[in-house]
Amino acid sequence: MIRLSHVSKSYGDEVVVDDASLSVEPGEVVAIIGPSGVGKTTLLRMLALFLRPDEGTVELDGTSVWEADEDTRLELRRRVGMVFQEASLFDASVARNVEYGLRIRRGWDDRLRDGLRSILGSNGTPEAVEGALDVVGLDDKLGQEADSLSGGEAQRVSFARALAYDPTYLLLDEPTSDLDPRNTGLIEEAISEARDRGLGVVVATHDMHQAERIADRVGVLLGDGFTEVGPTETIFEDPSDERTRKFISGELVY
Ligand SMILES: Nc1ncnc2c1ncn2[C@@H]1O[C@H](COP(=O)(O)OP(=O)(O)OP(=O)(O)O)[C@@H](O)[C@H]1O
Repeated sequence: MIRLSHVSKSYGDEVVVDDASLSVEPGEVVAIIGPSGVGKTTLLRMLALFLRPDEGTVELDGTSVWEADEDTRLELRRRVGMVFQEASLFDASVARNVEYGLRIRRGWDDRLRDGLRSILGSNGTPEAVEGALDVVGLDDKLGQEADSLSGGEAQRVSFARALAYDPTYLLLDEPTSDLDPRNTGLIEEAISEARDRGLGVVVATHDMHQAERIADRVGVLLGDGFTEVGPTETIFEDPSDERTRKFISGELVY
């Protein structure tokens, strides 16, 4: 489990996150919803162990991350994959971009360099790469150059690269904000597939309908903290916080 307990973060005088608590377990999808600029990315960066909170604690699988030594923290960070809002692919084929997910995993770089036949599929691409591309529906684009992909396809390749890395936890920052309904649907299916494979997935999104479709639990981020974190059905049908209710019903517009 990744657990943020009572975390706060300010940039200069601006308090972005104040006393927020959230956890994610393997095998569940948690959505963080809230308007633009409210601190969703900041929270994801804390969950990814990139950003140290000013106050509060971050635990990963029982270890208090910022009290651990640097080597332990690096080891823990390997369990977390992140897909950023903008797909940033290299000037190379789709397969090479996804293979990078394997290369940054300990041990895989050597295995790839040695060209171990056991990890290669029939066309010479590692099976883990083919498998990850299959999840996002792009297994037929292995050899295509990344710069010739549509925006939606590029975002799906970024997702596949994170899956190939084989993390325990996967964090997605607005994964479909610029995508059409078809690509959005494919990413949402890939999120469900990741959960079914046992990953703990956190999705930051300003699209509350998306949260309702894909999440098991939802954290509503308004102002500088969560107004409410709970099961998706409770948040959408019977929220206990008045601000949550107004946000969900559209009365509270930011
Ligand atoms: N490194 C930084 N230095 C200074 N201010 C920052 C930094 N990172 C974020 N902020 C500020 O913190 C606030 C929250 O930003 P954040 O990116 O976490 O929000 P968000 O909810 O993810 O927004 P969006 O949905 O638009 O990406 C913003 O006002 C932003 O300008």
